[in-house]
Amino acid sequence: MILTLTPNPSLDRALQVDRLAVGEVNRADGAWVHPGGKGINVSRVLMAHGVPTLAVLPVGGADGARLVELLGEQGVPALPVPIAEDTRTNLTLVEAGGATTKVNAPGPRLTDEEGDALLRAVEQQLTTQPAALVSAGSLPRGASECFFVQVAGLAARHGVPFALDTSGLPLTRAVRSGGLTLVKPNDDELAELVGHELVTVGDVVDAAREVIEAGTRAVLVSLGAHGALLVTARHHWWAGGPPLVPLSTVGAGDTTLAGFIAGDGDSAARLRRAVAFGRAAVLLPGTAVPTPDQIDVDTVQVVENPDPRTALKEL
Ligand SMILES: Nc1ncnc2c1ncn2[C@@H]1O[C@H](COP(=O)(O)OP(=O)(O)O)[C@@H](O)[C@H]1O
Ligand SMILES: O=P(O)(O)OC[C@H]1O[C@](O)(COP(=O)(O)O)[C@@H](O)[C@@H]1O
Repeated sequence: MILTLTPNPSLDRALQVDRLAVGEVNRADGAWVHPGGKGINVSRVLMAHGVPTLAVLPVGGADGARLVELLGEQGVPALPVPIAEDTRTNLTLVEAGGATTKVNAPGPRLTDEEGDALLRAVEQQLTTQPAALVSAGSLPRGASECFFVQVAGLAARHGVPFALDTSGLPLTRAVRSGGLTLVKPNDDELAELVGHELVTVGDVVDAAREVIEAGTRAVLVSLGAHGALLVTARHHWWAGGPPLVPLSTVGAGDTTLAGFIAGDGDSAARLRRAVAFGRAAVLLPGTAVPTPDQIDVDTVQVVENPDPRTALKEL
């Protein structure tokens, strides 16, 4: 079983508009609502691929109840931890040409007691020895910037591999503290972490190795249309495929991470599967989850130790 923890889940609402006119009334042609938040998306993808999972999440108010209901409808096992304030709604506006505008709400304010209850729920599940713990997304207001450091400590105490996908200060804190099995930033998040622009493969590898030296086993760097790089202490691999026309890139990173941890294989095979999952995700609307028949691993090419001088945009 793969345990996921989403500290700041959301109801993801998507609206399709012909062309977004900022500052004017826009009328949508279509509307969708999906259960959202990065760890939850990982659980949704794992479930769709027959991998047992449990999603731990704080839940408050009517939107929180709706989120749990949607997870139930999709057959995703969830462990809701009650909180006083309302679960957030995140909004995605998709234009006919494919341009996507996202507005993510800050989320509810968690009290110290609620933050502790969330950690206790995770620790209780860790005692059942899940194959891995994945924690992902932003932190709700009130949560300590060291929240993921605490989560990593719990995973280490129970000997459970821990994968983290977050950004900003919570990512910096967790990386500096170490004890992470996998970190999944995109190239912008990794650039922010190391404090400089990343232009070439070598830039990404060097930045990922800074993370590894601080106490992380491997770094999976997603590069949007340019595929992804997997970096370990001694090796790096790139995987990508032919250009495609995305319908919605929301949730592509989460689906990529789910693909990486969804099964066995060596590093190259797991990276290849991760990129195939990400590519399948962008061909679907909103944060719809790809099914096994939509994953095309054969079109994804893997290159071991690609030339560090290659520009990312040439991949
Ligand atoms: N425009 C695109 N064309 C092809 N694949 C894409 C595109 N955008 C994303 N992907 C796929 O989805 C993965 C994750 O996308 P990315 O934007 O890097 O993640 P995040 O959502 O975390 O920012 C990429 O590694 C790639 O496989
Ligand atoms: O916690 P954050 O950083 O606000 O992100 C939450 C949002 O990210 C998503 O998980 C999508 O993630 P990505 O597009 O970054 O892969 C949405 O479901 C959700 O609205």
